[in-house]
Amino acid sequence: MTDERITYKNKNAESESDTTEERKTVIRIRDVRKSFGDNHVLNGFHMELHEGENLVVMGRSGSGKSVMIKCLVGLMAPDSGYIEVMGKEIATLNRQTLDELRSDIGFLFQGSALYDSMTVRENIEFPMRRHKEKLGAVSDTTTLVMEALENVGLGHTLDLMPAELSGGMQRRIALARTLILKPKIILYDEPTSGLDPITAKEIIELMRSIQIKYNTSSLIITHDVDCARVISERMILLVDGINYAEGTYAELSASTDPKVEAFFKK
Ligand SMILES: Nc1ncnc2c1ncn2[C@@H]1O[C@H](COP(=O)(O)OP(=O)(O)OP(=O)(O)O)[C@@H](O)[C@H]1O
Repeated sequence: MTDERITYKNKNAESESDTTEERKTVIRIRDVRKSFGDNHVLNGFHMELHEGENLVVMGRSGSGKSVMIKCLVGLMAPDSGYIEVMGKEIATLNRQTLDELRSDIGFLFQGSALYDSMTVRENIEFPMRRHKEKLGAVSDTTTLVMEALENVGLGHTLDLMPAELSGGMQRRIALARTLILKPKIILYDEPTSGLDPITAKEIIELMRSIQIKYNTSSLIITHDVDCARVISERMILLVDGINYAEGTYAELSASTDPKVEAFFKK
């Protein structure tokens, strides 16, 4: 089978060396394959995320984006291929090491997933309990919680319940909860889904300012072309289980390849 991947800029998509990139590679996925019976979801997917980078992965519904993320964080084992996060090969890690590694990865999933019965403060404190080793003994969590809340512009919501907040505010709180562990990598799964265009734009701006402030590396899974345009430094289009096309928004949106064009048609 011929390899029909389209790569702009870095022609050597499968380069083994970091020297071709100025920035350190924090996630490396090589030739990952995953099938469910006859459903071949990932067919040799490659991806690299570099330190401080905003990488957007776009794919149609059911193209395997969630499967890829699950393999990346060790929630699902690929059939074959290699996955490394911050220098550690996921397949070789025991539960404890995997847990430690996950504390350096922030997740912002679809729908925010705040605990309805907990206040904003309790929601944000929640991951601190789980990752005590990382944060050390914290006698007063208020300063840390307030710092995280102020970073998302919601310092006044400390004692409110999620039901008292708008969808956009809930998404911000979820981001504050992610930031409290000072993650090195943030995985965003559809960060703007279900939000009106103005709120979506605010969330995108917030993601950008957080990326600059914390120098996090961000992997953003989205269908939202506007989100990709504003936030991505580089994009990967996941088609037929492979990284079908790779490049900047400007490069990909100017492509005349029919499968690439399909992503940018309004
Ligand atoms: N645990 C599983 N068992 C069987 N099939 C699965 C499993 N998880 C995912 N799949 C299948 O893998 C394919 C890709 O699913 P995935 O959830 O990764 O898509 P997606 O790109 O994230 O879609 P969406 O954008 O709609 O969230 C689908 O056909 C799905 O049915």
